[in-house]
Amino acid sequence: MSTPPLLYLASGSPRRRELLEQLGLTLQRVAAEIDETPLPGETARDYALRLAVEKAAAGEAARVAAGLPAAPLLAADTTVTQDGEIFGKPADAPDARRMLAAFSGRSHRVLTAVAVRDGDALHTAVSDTEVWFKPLSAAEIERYIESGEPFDKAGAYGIQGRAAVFVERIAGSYTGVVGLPVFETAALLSACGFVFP
Ligand SMILES: Cc1cn([C@H]2C[C@H](O)[C@@H](COP(=O)(O)OP(=O)(O)OP(=O)(O)O)O2)c(=O)[nH]c1=O
Repeated sequence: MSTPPLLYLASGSPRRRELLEQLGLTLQRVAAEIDETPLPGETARDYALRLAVEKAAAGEAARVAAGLPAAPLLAADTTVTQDGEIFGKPADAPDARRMLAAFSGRSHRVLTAVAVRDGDALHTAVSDTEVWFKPLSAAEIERYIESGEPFDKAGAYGIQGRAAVFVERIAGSYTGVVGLPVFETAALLSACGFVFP
């Protein structure tokens, strides 16, 4: 059997790693620390795409600085939006409470932008998923916050965890909500010569 192709992963997200490993890829993590402050007037879509591209550029710089051999590199960003507002990761419990209350009984959108660098080429995609939450009681929100799940996640919840019971339905990409849309990602990587399945 030939060695699986290498992909640099400019991400510290365990969800992204798992979803890529599911595709059979061999991953090597590179650092990608960037400033995640939204620009004035920036839409959620533009914000997510800009951050994915900036993470990919930071990851590429880290690869070069570490003297690692060239290979395709992937970065992503997940952003939640409702009524024009951008919801990132909650700063604290009151922030998580505010986000979950905003989502209660209605829908919001989860945008995940993916950027793949392959030499001088940059390939990008954005998955856009609408998520409908059931009405949440104050007690449900408090119990969920106490679980600790909200704090490393955009929009203060993880659909793949206990917040699954909040979700009536989605329209779009489940893996996009989790943090990496597998269908769109496979298409981007296919353009770099990866073969699936
Ligand atoms: C909405 C939602 C988000 N998330 C997560 C996915 C992302 O990891 C996180 C959004 O933060 P991001 O800034 O997109 O990513 P990250 O900081 O976790 O990782 P990195 O920048 O190093 O790639 O929220 C879930 O796990 N489940 C969900 O249902």
